[in-house]
Formats: sequence, structure tokens, C-alpha cells
Amino acid sequence: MDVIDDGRCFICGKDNPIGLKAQFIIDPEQRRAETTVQIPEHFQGWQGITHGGIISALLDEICAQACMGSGMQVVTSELKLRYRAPVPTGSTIRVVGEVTGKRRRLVDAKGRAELDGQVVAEAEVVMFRLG
Ligand SMILES: CCCCCCCCCC(=O)SCCNC(=O)CCNC(=O)[C@H](O)C(C)(C)COP(=O)(O)OP(=O)(O)OC[C@H]1O[C@@H](n2cnc3c(N)ncnc32)[C@H](O)[C@@H]1OP(=O)(O)O
Repeated sequence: MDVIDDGRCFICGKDNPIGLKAQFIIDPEQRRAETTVQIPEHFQGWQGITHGGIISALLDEICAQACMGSGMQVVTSELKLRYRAPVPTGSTIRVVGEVTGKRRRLVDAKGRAELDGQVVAEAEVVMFRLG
């Protein structure tokens, strides 16, 4: 399976006109990635509350970025999420991911989203290494 970065990723693509255009701080030694994004109003589910799928996509992506920053090309195999508090649209959240382990072709990672220092969502992710 081949994957191509054509700049149109919904979360990070510079060429996706409706995406979040997230930029990442990568720490390869710590196998860690971080981003800070403001959630646009049009990403709501319930009125004024960010759709959970957007939070999920951010946590998926940050874990993938932590893997890629460590030199591993991956796709997501499994994603477990806990939403701890609603995220108002318009707010700015910090999203952090890190690789926690490797099992043959599988990579374990975890992520969290924070609003004003409070954890609003957490994820455990299993990534599948390509190549
Ligand atoms: C920079 C720009 C872009 C950045 C974008 C990043 C975006 C974020 C990442 C994504 O969202 S990727 C998109 C969502 N994910 C996918 O589309 C992946 C879809 N799934 C697949 O393509 C395949 O299922 C996959 C490649 C993951 C695996 O298929 P295979 O047919 O190659 O393997 P198989 O399913 O036979 O599994 C191989 C082994 O791994 C094991 N395995 C796989 N997933 C597992 C899992 N989650 N837990 C435990 N074991 C697992 C599986 O049981 C098996 O074990 P055994 O060899 O012992 O039989």
C-alpha cells in the first residue's frame, strides 16, 4: 500500500481550502508531535460545540505525525477515544501525540487535546507501518 502527501490533507494540507492547515512541532527523539489550532465555527456539531469527529481527526493525525516524525510511514488501524469535555468552536486547542511502543508492524501511540491546560479528549491509537 502506497500513500501520497499531495498537500490536501484535511488536517495539515496547505492546499486544502477548507482544512485546518495545522502545523506541527516534531520531536523525533521523544517520538512526539504537537500542534495548536483554532477550531473554525463551521466545524460544529451541536450549536457552538466542536464536532467530535474533528477532535478525533486531530488526535488521529497527531499520532500519525509522531510516527512519521520518528521515520515511520503509517496508516491508522485502530483509534480509541475519550471525550472528556466539550470544545467550544472558535477556541484554540493544543494537541499532543507520542509513540508509546512498537509491536512488529504495529505502532502504539497516544494523544491528548487540551483547552486552557485542561485535557478535553484523549486517544489510544494503533498504527500500521507501511513498507
Ligand atoms: C502528511 C500528509 C498526510 C498525513 C495524514 C495522516 C492521517 C492520519 C492517518 C490516517 O487516518 S490513515 C487513514 C485511515 N486508515 C486506513 O485507511 C487504513 C485502512 N486499513 C488497511 O489499509 C489495512 O487494514 C492495514 C494496512 C492497516 C492492514 O491490512 P493488511 O491486510 O496489510 O494486514 P492484516 O489486516 O492482515 O494485519 C496484519 C497483522 O497485523 C495485525 N493487526 C493489524 N491491525 C491490528 C490492530 N489494530 N490490533 C492488533 N493487531 C492488528 C493483524 O491481526 C495481522 O496479524 P497476524 O500477522 O498475526 O495475522
